[in-house]
Parts: sequence; structure tokens; C-alpha cells
Amino acid sequence: MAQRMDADVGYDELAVLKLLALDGGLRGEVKVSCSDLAGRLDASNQTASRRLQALEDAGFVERDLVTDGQLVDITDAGERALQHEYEDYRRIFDGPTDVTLHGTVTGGMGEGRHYISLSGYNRQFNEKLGYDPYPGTLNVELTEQSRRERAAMERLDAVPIDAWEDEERTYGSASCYPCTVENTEGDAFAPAHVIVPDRTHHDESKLEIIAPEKLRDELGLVDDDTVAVRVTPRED
Ligand SMILES: Cc1cc2nc3c(=O)[nH]c(=O)nc-3n(C[C@H](O)[C@H](O)[C@H](O)COP(=O)(O)O)c2cc1C
Ligand SMILES: Nc1ccn([C@@H]2O[C@H](COP(=O)(O)OP(=O)(O)O)[C@@H](O)[C@H]2O)c(=O)n1
Ligand SMILES: [Mg+2]
Repeated sequence: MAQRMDADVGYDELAVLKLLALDGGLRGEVKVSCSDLAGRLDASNQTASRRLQALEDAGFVERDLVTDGQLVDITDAGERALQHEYEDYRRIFDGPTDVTLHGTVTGGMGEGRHYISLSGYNRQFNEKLGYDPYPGTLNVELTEQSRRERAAMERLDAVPIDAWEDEERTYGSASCYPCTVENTEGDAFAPAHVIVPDRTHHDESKLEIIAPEKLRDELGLVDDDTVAVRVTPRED
């Protein structure tokens, strides 16, 4: 839990972020005075001010000082931090459920093929996923909403792919989330896995998917086609 937060952002700061969000901070700027915040936190003005500063340093809020206080806006990173908390509570009370992410098929750098074929990974895919993956990753550009919901996927248990090395270099670890891939005609393909490499050129807006078959052929997909990726909780 703590490792996914910035060093200076812990639960005390998250509590402040939550208050800001309750005041409407996800929808626009909210007016904040440190003394009011301090009262609600049952803490000193100094403490309230320090926590706001930590949130700003972590990039979770943006602030504008005005004469009688400050205008505070929660950033996308701040929203993601809250979303992680929300997902934890949802999981506590509801248990794990499917997470469906939406996006469009895109071409990438043609590197997926190389990595999937490497023996150090390939051996693990066969053993741990139970299939020999098609050499490549289907890249999916997520919609804005699905970018936010990605946090829910990452709270599910993943199949861990371990780091390894050959004579020349080391290769990073990765997480595989079991999924079903669906096209807009309602055709579905499984088994498949969303693969999240620890080292990647892609940002949060892209998903990479592996499967035993070429998904473009199985589901008749071309660039810009819409797909739904239903990530299912692990059964074991
Ligand atoms: C299993 C796996 C392991 C990877 N390991 C590394 C790595 O060790 N170092 C690295 O720079 N990128 C690594 N990558 C990420 C690729 O560099 C790249 O971000 C991505 O897979 C490219 O996909 P694309 O060709 O589909 O765009 C890995 C990717 C996969 C799928
Ligand atoms: N299971 C898979 C894996 C990759 N692919 C496709 O196979 C090709 C090779 O994958 P890649 O990851 O090396 O290439 P790019 O994603 O970089 O374009 C790409 O066109 C992928 O979209 C697929 O259709 N089904
Ligand atoms: Mg790819």
C-alpha cells in the first residue's frame, strides 16, 4: 500500500485529499482556508498547511493563493490516488468483481513481438498462463474513463512474471491479469491476459494484451476498432 504513494503522502495527507474531494475538488477549484481545514482535521493550522504542501509536492493538487485563503484543484494523479482507496473499500465490501476497460486497437513500436518471444519470458508464460502466446502484444488505447478505471484492474491479483537475465542484460518483471477481449459484434476471445511490464515505454493510457492466438485475426480487428477488455478476478 505505502509503496504506491509518494514518500511524503501517507494516510494523513489522503484524508485531506478526501475532504477536498468532498468539497467538490474533483469538479473544479475549491476555496480552502487552513484554519477551517485544521478544524475539520482536528489538527493545528501548521499541520493542515504542511499536509496541503505535501499534496502539492506530490502533484496531487494545484494551488492558487488568494488574499483570504487558497483555491485548490485536485489533479488527475490526485484523483487516481483517491480511486485506489475507493477500489480498496469496494473490494473490502463487495469482494473482487470483473473490471471492463474500453479502448481502441492501435499499432505500437513492434517491440512486443521481441519481448514475448524471449525464452526467459516464454517459459514462464507457458508454465503460469498455460499457453504459448502469439508473439506480440495487442495494444489498446484506453478511453479517458477507462484510464481512471485501470486502477480497479491493478487491485486484482495478477499472475507474476519474474525478472530474469541473460549474459547481456536484465529483463524486468511483469504482471498478467486474466481477461476476455470482445469486439463490437459481441465476439469474445479467451484466454488472454493484460500484461503490464514493470519497464515499458507505454504510459497509463495503453494496455498490452497477450493471447495464444493473433487477436486481430480471431476478432477481425484493425487499427481504431473499439474493443472491450473484461478483466476477471483470478480463481485460485
Ligand atoms: C513481457 C515484457 C517484458 C518487457 N520487458 C522490458 C524490459 O525489460 N525493458 C524495457 O525497456 N521494456 C520492456 N518491455 C516493454 C517494451 O519495451 C515496450 O514498452 C512494449 O512492450 C512495446 O510494445 P509495442 O511494440 O506493442 O508498442 C517489456 C514488454 C513485455 C511485453
Ligand atoms: N495476441 C496478439 C498479439 C499481438 N497482436 C498483433 O500482432 C502484431 C505484433 O505485435 P507487436 O506488439 O510486436 O506490435 P505493435 O503492438 O507494436 O504494433 C501487432 O499488430 C499486434 O496488434 C495480435 O493481434 N494478437
Ligand atoms: Mg504490441
